[in-house]
Amino acid sequence: EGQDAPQALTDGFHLIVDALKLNGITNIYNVPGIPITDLGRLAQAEGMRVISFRHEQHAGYAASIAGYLTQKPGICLTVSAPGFLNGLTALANATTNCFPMILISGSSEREIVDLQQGDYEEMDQLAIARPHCKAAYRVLHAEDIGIGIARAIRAAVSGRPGGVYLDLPAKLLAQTMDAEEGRRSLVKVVDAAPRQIPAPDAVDRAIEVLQGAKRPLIILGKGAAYAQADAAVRAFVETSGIPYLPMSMAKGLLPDDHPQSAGAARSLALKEADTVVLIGARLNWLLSHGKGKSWGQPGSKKFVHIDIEPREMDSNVPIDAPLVGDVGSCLEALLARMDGSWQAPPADWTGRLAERKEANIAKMASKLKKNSAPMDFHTALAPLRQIIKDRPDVILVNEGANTLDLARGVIDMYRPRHRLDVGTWGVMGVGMGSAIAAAVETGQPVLAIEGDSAFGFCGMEIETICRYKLPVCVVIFNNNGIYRGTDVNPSGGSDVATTVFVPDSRYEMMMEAFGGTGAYVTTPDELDRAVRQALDSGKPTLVNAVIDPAAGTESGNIGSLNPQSALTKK
Ligand SMILES: Cc1ncc(Cn2c(C)c(CCOP(=O)(O)OP(=O)(O)O)sc2=O)c(N)n1
Ligand SMILES: [Mg+2]
Repeated sequence: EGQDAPQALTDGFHLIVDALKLNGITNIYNVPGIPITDLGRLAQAEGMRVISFRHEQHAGYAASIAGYLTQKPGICLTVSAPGFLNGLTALANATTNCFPMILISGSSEREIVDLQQGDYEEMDQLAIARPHCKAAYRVLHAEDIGIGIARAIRAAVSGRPGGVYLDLPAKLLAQTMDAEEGRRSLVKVVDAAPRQIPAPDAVDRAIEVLQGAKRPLIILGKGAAYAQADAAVRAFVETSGIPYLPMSMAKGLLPDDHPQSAGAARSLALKEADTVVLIGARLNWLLSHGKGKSWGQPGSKKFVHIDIEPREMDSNVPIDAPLVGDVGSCLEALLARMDGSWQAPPADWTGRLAERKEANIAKMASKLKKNSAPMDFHTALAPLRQIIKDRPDVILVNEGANTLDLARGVIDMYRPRHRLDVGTWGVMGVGMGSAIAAAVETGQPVLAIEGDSAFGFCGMEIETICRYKLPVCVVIFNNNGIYRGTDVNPSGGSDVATTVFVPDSRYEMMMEAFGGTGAYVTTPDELDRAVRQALDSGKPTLVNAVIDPAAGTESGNIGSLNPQSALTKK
């Protein structure tokens, strides 16, 4: 009695978990190991959902998609050096795609790394991360954990979202401090992603350009989907009457069968529009940099560009009306000036687009109806197109070359943020991480349509899908190879060609090995039944869909990006 009560302590482990939870972050995507295994255990013990993967790259892809879907930074937690490097690819991909995520990696002690004395998994991770992400921080003292996490959150989601690296040397985790002081050191971030309101004169300039348009076109980018300003996007499209093109992950912002969608008349729309409104869409390689034959006569177009990043303006072509701010604020400002007298675009423009769209849809319909055996891409996509139409809440994940390019055009989307694919960088292997994050963050069923090569980059994560019993149905378009399955070794030697796989691989047995359902299908009807059963069951399922090995084209729609040797005739 009379003894001082033992001082209540906290430590780095607890402060990190408390700081994440204080900021409403509930999920962590990780691969355990020194020095962060106990951090993951503690997070789970404290009620966070901690999803453990088989490879950090896929934990990172999951974290980035969690960020894209929730507007809160997805958290990827890895060990030092090799684990950090595996996660770095996903961090760089998140930054390129403007997905908010934080890569938190354990690291070696500074004093040993800086003297290069050969620590376990020694690496100067902060220096290596910095060029590949939006911001990078290191925390050395327990009392700085609150600020460190707060800075990482704000850097990830404010302005143009992106990847942030947070470096936690092993000794930090076990550092103790007074519990009450520790609690006070935590920071709850206020208004992490403040609205950025466009300047009135910029709005006036944009309205003036729009009023002068005879053949206007709106292009919706995944930035418009990320913004979750869905009502404002719909209102702007429908009030203006302007036809629109959704970029791949912006599909579903308005239903793809919307009368103003010009998706099926993309080439005509891009070529002949005289005024283009970019909304959360960058004029990068996916839009041929706004130049070249697909854009008609150089200088023949005016551009209104809505983007939260001022430096994006004039990145490729001069922008006549830059509108800098968040998508919701910019569209609301434009709508406030578009009173009831707003003139819809001339009927000959919208009429020509509608005509071309109908013709292209009819052409595609005939390809979908064919009953080829073995299936080709179109005959396999036909039942999947119908399934998404019947079940618009299913989240579609898609990657491959032909498997990606053809599914993008064939499968209409009806809900925002329901199509997740390779995005800006065209990275293969994002599929399983994306599917896991979509299922974990939304609870919705997920249909992942994977090229067989793309699946090969991330296939081991189907054990993760089984372990957490996630409602994911993976359909592999198995054409026995990268692009096709028919290439031969030009030397005539015994090795197979560089782009083919074991023919007729039985991928579905992999899913059965982990307790999931496997199906091997060779016709559209079998494919339809297997996928509907999978979605009804909510059970992890892999459907191995046999596709004609000769059906694909090299690099799908982007074969022209391949350099051609003038010396070797292909
Ligand atoms: C990480 C990574 N490695 C390699 C590539 C190159 N690549 C690769 C390897 C693709 C796979 C295409 O084969 P698939 O089986 O997934 O699809 P299809 O056979 O249906 O075309 S598509 C593509 O651009 C890539 N984009 N990303
Ligand atoms: Mg393939």
